[in-house]
Amino acid sequence: MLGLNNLVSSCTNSVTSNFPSESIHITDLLKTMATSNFVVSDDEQSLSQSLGYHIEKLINELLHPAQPSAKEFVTIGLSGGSLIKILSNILPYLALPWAKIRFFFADERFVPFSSDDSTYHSYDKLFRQLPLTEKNICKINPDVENVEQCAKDYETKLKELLKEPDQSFDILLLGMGPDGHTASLFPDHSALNVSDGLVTYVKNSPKPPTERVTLTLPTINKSKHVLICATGESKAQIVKEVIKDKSKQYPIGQVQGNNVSWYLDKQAASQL
Ligand SMILES: O=C1O[C@H](COP(=O)(O)O)[C@@H](O)[C@H](O)[C@H]1O
Repeated sequence: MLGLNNLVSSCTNSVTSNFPSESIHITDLLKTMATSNFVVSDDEQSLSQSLGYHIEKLINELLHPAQPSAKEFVTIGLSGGSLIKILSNILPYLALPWAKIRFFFADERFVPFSSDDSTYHSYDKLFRQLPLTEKNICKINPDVENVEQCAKDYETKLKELLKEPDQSFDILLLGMGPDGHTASLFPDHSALNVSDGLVTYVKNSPKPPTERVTLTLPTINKSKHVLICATGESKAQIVKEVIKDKSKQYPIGQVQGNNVSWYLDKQAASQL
């Protein structure tokens, strides 16, 4: 019989390790795998490597001159939280065409860049290790009067810089909170229902800081490639509900597209 590790690898072309085979309902998993890739890693280091190599592969493919739709630059939306450490483990070691990469933020907290709550601030150490200039990074303006203006201003920047006709991101890197939120789209929050525009604002986020800007769900869902990273036991229940039970109850369960990949550590995958 084909082992589940082989099954997962052969169906998804993904690197997998120690997938918790006993508890997986294979039919459900296969249905989900028709549209998604899964990587389960033993530890943070190997997760970082798998994610980094996937990012490298996508960037090289998107920029390859032989591609009919070869691009001038690749747009990447970054999330905050635990993803920052995972990317910091790998990005400085990759020989990427940095000048051709434009980083954006999937969400950002409406706080000064000097604040420890600022996602841009939290990326600062990583950015300094990469050969980037101001041109490579599109960030919010936290000095405007209020969060509504901040969201409008960020949307204007995205409209200028996202060159695809549908103003989509090439690669979007998402995290997931233990409550199933992604970017700053929280369960049962009105921002989740915003269907027009690239960006919206959040005023009463259940997770501090309360004021944030975030990509809307339609913007997330039109990204060419979405890579979702979830680590730790606290994410296991919702990972199971979303991947195995196909729950759409949580914002992360509403992320869809042809190229959605999940990067999990074995704790986050423990209930699959
Ligand atoms: O508040 C946020 O939380 C999510 C998840 O963070 P994590 O630390 O649980 O991975 C993150 O993806 C988002 O960008 C951030 O603003």
